Amino acid sequence: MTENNTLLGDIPTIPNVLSIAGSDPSGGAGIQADIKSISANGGYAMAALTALTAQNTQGVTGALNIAPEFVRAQLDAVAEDVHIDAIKIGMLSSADIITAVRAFLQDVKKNQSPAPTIVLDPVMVATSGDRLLDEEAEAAIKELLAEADLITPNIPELAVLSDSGVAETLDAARTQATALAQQHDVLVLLKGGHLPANADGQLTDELVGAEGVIESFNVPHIASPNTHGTGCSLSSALATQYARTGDWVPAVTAAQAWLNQAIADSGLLTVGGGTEEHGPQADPTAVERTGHGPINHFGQLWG
Ligand SMILES: Nc1ncnc2c1ncn2[C@@H]1O[C@H](COP(=O)(O)OP(=O)(O)O)[C@@H](O)[C@H]1O
Ligand SMILES: Cc1ncc(COP(=O)(O)O)c(N)n1
Repeated sequence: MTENNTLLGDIPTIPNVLSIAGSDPSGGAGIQADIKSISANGGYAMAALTALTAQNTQGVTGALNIAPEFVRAQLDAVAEDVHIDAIKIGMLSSADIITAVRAFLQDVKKNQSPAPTIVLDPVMVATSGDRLLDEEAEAAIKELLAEADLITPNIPELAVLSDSGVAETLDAARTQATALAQQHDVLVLLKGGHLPANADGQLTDELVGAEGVIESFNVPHIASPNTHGTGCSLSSALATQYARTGDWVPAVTAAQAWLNQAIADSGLLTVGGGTEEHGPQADPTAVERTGHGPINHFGQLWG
């Protein structure tokens, strides 16, 4: 390691970060996004698959669950050989997979010291609107919340987890998040991406504990359709940044700043909406990209 790497600063140890999530073959969400996000934020990325999806920037056309015993086999193979500093959990498509992951988390917390930090993104619906887990799994995921250190629900997920209506204001979302934090003894990063921007054009995410708001984070709202995988990418960045700093407030600040720039840089990518001629001679504006395109995880590296 060089003394002061220009991209990542002075890192004494590269944290080992494991994503437990589904695959998005188009590379914008799921484990593909997680691996890019962990790498861009300065971690060594590992990934255990829970499901394969068939999806692209337009939507999800299929899903195939991995057998729960094989999810566990992947996790054991990693944990028996590697000290895991942080775990990010994404798509858990069936109740049986959730049960397998829960048992693994309980074991790894006992067997590794210090225990890995666990960030749970309770993924339920893709940005395209397609559901990513069945109803039985929706109930099971509530039982997993207590295993996490931090959960990162968006506004609709917050409503499902709280068994109440979708919050229309930040105040209402904050009340739901505080109740969840109390009930499950977990920190909540309430993501405000589904609420309208405030008068200054900013979105607000809030770190909430059992006593209420710990810190508010304002980020500039970017008028871009390229938000496929923002939730996956943010939770992976958070797990990695926490493993680097050991403190949630700087971890959220760093993860948010990186994500905001990655959305801002997304226009440099030409992914989705058509398979037109592509290459140095092609016109990148030739196609109207109608779906939700990916963010540019490495925009800050590529300059
Ligand atoms: N258009 C946008 N401009 C800037 N930040 C955004 C935008 N959309 C989402 N974000 C940020 O991306 C993260 C995930 O957003 P959100 O849409 O709430 O969750 P999810 O992707 O799980 O649906 C949040 O931190 C949110 O502030
Ligand atoms: C395999 C998989 N996992 C998660 C998401 C959610 O993506 P988002 O980050 O846009 O909410 C997705 N579309 N596909």
